Amino acid sequence: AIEHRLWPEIEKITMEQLHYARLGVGAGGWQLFAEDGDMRMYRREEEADGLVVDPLKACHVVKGVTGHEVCEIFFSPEYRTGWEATLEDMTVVEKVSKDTLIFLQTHKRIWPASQRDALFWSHMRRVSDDQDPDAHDLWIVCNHSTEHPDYPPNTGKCVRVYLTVCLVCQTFIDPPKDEDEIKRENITCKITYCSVVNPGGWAPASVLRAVYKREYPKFLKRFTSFCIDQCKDKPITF
Ligand SMILES: CCCCCc1ccc(-c2ccc(S(=O)(=O)CCO)cc2)cc1/C=C\c1ccccn1
Repeated sequence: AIEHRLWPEIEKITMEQLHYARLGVGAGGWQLFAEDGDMRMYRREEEADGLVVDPLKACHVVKGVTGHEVCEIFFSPEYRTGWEATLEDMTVVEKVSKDTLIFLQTHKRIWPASQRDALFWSHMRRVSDDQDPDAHDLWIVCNHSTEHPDYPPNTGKCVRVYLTVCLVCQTFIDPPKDEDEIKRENITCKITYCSVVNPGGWAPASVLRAVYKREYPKFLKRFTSFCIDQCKDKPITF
C-alpha cells in the first residue's frame, strides 16, 4: 500500500501513547480527582504558555464488553453522536485507511470561553501484549491533532484546540465452567483513557479546570454505558 503522508507520525504517536497509557499512576504527580464505582480519574496540573493543559488519565473496568467492541465504538463516526454530549458538529474530512480517519469536530460553546473545534487523525489498532503472551490482545484508539489545507485553524467562529487522546482497552475472560460458550457475563474490559487538550486560545484556568472536572467523569460514564447498551444483544466481537 502507498504510505500516507501521516503514517510515520501516526505510528510514532500511537505507540508512544500506548506506552504512556500503560504507565501506572503511582509516579508522576497524578492527583485523583474523581471516583465513581470502578472509575478512577486522575489529573496533573500543568500549564503551557499560561494556558491550562492538565493531562488526564482515567482507569475504568466495564463488564460485558470486549476491548475490541469498546474501541470500535469510540473510533467509528456513526456512533459518536450517541455518546459525545458536547459535540455540536462532526465531519470525516479524510478516510486515510479503514482504521484511520481525519475528523473535524465542533464542540458546544462553554461560557464564558469562546467555542472550540478540533481537527485530528484517529487511528485504531490491535496490539499483541509482548510482555504477557497469554494475556488477551490490547486495542488502542489514538486521536491526535493535525492540519489540513481545507480547514485552517481559527478562521471562523471557533478557536482550534490541540489534543492528544488515547483509549487503551484490554479484555479479560473468566472462563465459564465445563467448556460452555463464553457469554458477556464472563468478559471484563479494562479501559485506560488519557487526554491532553490545549485549549488553543485564552480560557480562564478556573473555567477550564471546572469544565474538565465536570465533563470528563460524565463523558467516560456516558461512553461506557453507551457501549454496554450497544453490545448487550449482539454476538461478542473479540
Ligand atoms: C473552554 C472549553 C474548552 C474545551 C472544549 C472541548 C475541546 C475538546 C473536547 C474533546 C473531548 C474529547 C475528545 S475525544 O476523546 O477525542 C472523543 C472524540 O470526541 C475530543 C475533544 C471537548 C471539549 C468540551 C467539553 C469536554 C471537555 C472534556 C471532556 C468532555 N467534554
